[in-house]
Amino acid sequence: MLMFGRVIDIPRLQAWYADAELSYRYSKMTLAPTPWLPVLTELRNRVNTFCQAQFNAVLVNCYRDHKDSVGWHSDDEVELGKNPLIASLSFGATRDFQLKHKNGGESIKLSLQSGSLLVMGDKSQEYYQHALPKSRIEKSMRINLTFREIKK
Ligand SMILES: O=C(O)CCC(=O)C(=O)O
Ligand SMILES: [Fe+2]
Repeated sequence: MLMFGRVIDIPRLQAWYADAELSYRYSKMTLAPTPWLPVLTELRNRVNTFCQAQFNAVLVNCYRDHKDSVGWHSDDEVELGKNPLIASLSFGATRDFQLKHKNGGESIKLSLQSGSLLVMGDKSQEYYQHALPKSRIEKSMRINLTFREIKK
């Protein structure tokens, strides 16, 4: 990613799978879509049914160990539209997920276990930020899939 004019490594691995021609732009990066893998299509279909959604893309994050993380942010990119629905599936190591209101106050912590589905909707991106901090305890790999709908 580009930070203060420098190209630096993000503290995790990332891949973007989406229907053809749906790129994703954030933090001045453009992720070109990788064609769907059968297992991701299967998960997408199940999550679409469960959430009554039309997810057409998934951002895959791989946290290699406890030192990998994602900083405070909202998933509020314009291509997601207003009040986006985001469904987050976790696999592997249990990690803490944090949520806080943009106006301040305490953050809350959710322990995301393997196989769990976290759904963020309504104004959760407009009013809140979330993060996955580094862990002080050693952790094995965690893979997180955030299903999104890119509006055309
Ligand atoms: O790994 C997680 O649980 C969160 C990932 C996330 O916030 C994102 O990809 O936008
Ligand atoms: Fe996010």
